[in-house]
Amino acid sequence: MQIEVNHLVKEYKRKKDPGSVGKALASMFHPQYDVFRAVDDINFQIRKGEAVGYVGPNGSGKSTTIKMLSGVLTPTAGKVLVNGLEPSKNRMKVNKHVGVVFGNRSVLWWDVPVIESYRVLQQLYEIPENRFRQNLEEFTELMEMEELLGTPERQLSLGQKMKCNIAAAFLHDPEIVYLDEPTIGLDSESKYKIRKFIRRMNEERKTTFIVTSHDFQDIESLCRRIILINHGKLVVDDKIENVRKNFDRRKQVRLELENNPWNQKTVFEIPGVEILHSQESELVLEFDSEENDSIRIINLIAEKTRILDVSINGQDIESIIRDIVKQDNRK
Ligand SMILES: Nc1ncnc2c1ncn2[C@@H]1O[C@H](COP(=O)(O)OP(=O)(O)OP(=O)(O)O)[C@@H](O)[C@H]1O
Repeated sequence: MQIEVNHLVKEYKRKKDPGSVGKALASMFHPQYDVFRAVDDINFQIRKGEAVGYVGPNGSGKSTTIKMLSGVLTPTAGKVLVNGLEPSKNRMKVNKHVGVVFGNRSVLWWDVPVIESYRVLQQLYEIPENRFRQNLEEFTELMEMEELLGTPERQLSLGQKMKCNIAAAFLHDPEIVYLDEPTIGLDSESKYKIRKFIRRMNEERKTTFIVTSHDFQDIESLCRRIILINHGKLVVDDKIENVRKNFDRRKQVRLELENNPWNQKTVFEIPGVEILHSQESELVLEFDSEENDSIRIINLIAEKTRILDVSINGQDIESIIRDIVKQDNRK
């Protein structure tokens, strides 16, 4: 196994809210702390060449986990092994084979041409000249960034900056790359190019990826497996297709009607069937496929008006994940 995470725990010490002004003054001299468990007994293993989506709501513990995988943070308990080594104790050794891309942070120097930043990385990672040139040539062609190399970062658009940062993360032939929101704020053309590049690195070079993103198109187009965490605990670890198969319960029926008796209405006659959208001739309903069935719903509508068109859709992965989190929060 390339990455092994066993009973991983990370606790942060946080200053307690003093509650009143008087207590705030006292707490300046004698601050009170409590312990917050951001990652709570997580286990998973990742094989070389896998691409895994590490997802969860804000504050669920994703970045904390990635920081422990890259050795920035030391676990409170449990163990992380990357290529058989503990990252917090062997940071340099482990990170020689790791690349990191943060959607909201750059590794490039603000004021110097991109190629100069790349040269610094070449020295830092001791990349042989030949290999450096081969990689640079391949990446510039794949992401169409020839004219960007001579430009300082401050003159690049968000999409161009991201392309240059992604190329930077791959120059030293990393075996593992952590991608944190790799397409945040980008236009669809840049997103497409970046996703294509990442897929190619995964397929051809067998680079292992852990992708944290709130954009489920990133996750779906890059990853085959998903790990979902909520409140620091692992909730799902499975192939995306299995998650879809096992949890896709909510269905949507979209109808075009000759006239719509539910126009402007918010309640449908069958309990558990929600009106998502209702206007003039268009009606969109949502229901749980284990509690209701579409034939019963369509028959009821056909008794009241003529149906001109109908389509039935399952959930997308984003809304499936949202439902799993909601269900987990109720526990
Ligand atoms: N240095 C710290 N000290 C105290 N608490 C922290 C610290 N860093 C993170 N936390 C808390 O730990 C929890 C998990 O944070 P983390 O950044 O890992 O979440 P995340 O899943 O990456 O969130 P997001 O999707 O918003 O980036 C949050 O409640 C956060 O407030």
